Order: sequence, then C-alpha cells, then structure tokens
Amino acid sequence: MNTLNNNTDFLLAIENLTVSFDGFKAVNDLNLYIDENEIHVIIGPNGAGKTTVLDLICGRTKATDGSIKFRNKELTAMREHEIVREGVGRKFQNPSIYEDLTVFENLELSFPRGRTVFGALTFQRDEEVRSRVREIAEMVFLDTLLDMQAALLSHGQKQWLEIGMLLIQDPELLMLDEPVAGMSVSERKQTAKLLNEITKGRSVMVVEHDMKFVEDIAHRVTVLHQGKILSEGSMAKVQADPKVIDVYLGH
Ligand SMILES: Nc1ncnc2c1ncn2[C@@H]1O[C@H](COP(=O)(O)OP(=O)(O)OP(=O)(O)O)[C@@H](O)[C@H]1O
Repeated sequence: MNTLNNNTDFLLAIENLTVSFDGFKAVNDLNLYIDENEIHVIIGPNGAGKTTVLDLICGRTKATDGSIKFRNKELTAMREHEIVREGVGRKFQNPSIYEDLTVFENLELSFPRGRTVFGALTFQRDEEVRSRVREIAEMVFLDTLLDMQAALLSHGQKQWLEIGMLLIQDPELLMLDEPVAGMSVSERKQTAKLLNEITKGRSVMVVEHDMKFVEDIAHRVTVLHQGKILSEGSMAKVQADPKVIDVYLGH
C-alpha cells in the first residue's frame, strides 16, 4: 500500500479512512496525521463527520476501508478496550461521571490499578493513589472539592472531572468531543489553560464549534466537510481560506 507520509514520525496516522453507512460516506478517504504533543482541533459544519472520526479511532465505529495507526500499531482491527489499553482516551460530549460519588472517589475509581478484577479486590487506598488523585484534582481545578458529591458540581466542573478521570489513566492520545459546550466564559478560559498544560507529554484531539476556544488552544486545525478535508493548517490559515468561509456562510 502507498503511504503518503512516513507513518513512524506521527503518533497517529490515519490513511484512506472511509466509513459508509448504507452507502453514505460519513468519512470519505481521509488522511490525517497527529504529531506528538500536538493539540489538533477538528472543526466543520454539522454532519461533517467530526464525531465519526473520533468514533473510528476509539473503535466504537468500524471502518469500511483504510488504516488508523497509533504508534505504528493498526487500531482498526482492535476492540474498544484494547485501544484504551494502547493509550487512547476518549471523552464524549456528555460527562459520564458517578454522580453519587465524591470527586475523590470518581478519580480513585479511574486510577488504572483499580480497573482489573484482581486490582479491585485487593485495592488499597495507599499513598500513591491518594497523591496521584490530588495531583490530577489540582490540574483540573477541583483540589478544594475532593469531598464534594459529583452531582453538586457545576456543568463545567463535571467536564473537568471527566477529563481528570481520563488523565489519571495517563493516555498518550486524549480525544475530547466539544469539551467547552455549555461552559461559562471563565470556565472556557480555564479549560484552554488546562489543555495547554496537559499536552506536555501527550497529544490531544478536540472536536469543537467554539471558534474563540479553538483559537486559544489549536496548534493545528483540520476543517472537515462532507467527510473530507476542506482545509488544514494554523487557525489563521484556515480562517482565511475562501473554501472554509464559503462553507461556513452556507454558500
Ligand atoms: N451510526 C450511524 N449510522 C448512520 N449514519 C450516521 C451514523 N453516525 C453518523 N452518521 C451520519 O454521518 C454524518 C456525520 O455525522 P457526525 O456526527 O460525525 O458529524 P459531526 O461533524 O460530528 O456533526 P455535529 O457537529 O453536528 O456533531 C451525519 O450525516 C450523520 O447523520
């Protein structure tokens, strides 16, 4: 097979990726590359295929054709939990936290050691876990709320908690679907700060509609339209691209 780039240079290399739903190609022969330590944002009008790309990477949707290589390992043949184990974390649009547990307990449950059956049985709340929980809680601005029941957090704080629950598993690639939807302006700013902080040592892929936020975080932007790349590059470059302006103005 022809490769367009040398795959090994990238954390994630998507090539010729297609998914067809009853003949409709939601993602159509896509090539997309994610660098180490990169914040890569995917934008595009409704129905462009953004969420479907994340679904394909995390194994929730199976590709009709093409390849997704993560550290040169093919993900399209793997099951969802195997992909998580490879180091790919995914946050969906709605936070899936345990509302009746505290912030501390939510983070503690997500600590990798607690995930296997044997780990869960012998699990001790030792100092290693506690200090990791505190470290992550501080990163996601929840260090003073460790004992609060998650149900009582604001919408933005719930989003941060879920990001924290992913971070504690230390994924090399973190995928976030509309992380600032429904957030206040100050929460949005804090989330931008958080994402800039967590890319030290990992890559982040974000699907987002909020252009101000995209401007604040993106190292590189890919604009999708009808399952294909319309434009790619810095935010300034894609914003000035007449093709992008056309699509957003609905011509
Ligand atoms: N499982 C599925 N079965 C059939 N069609 C699907 C499926 N998943 C997505 N689609 C279709 O694929 C297209 C792309 O959807 P997707 O959710 O990826 O778009 P999006 O760019 O994330 O849009 P939005 O910004 O509205 O979330 C849409 O037309 C959608 O209806």
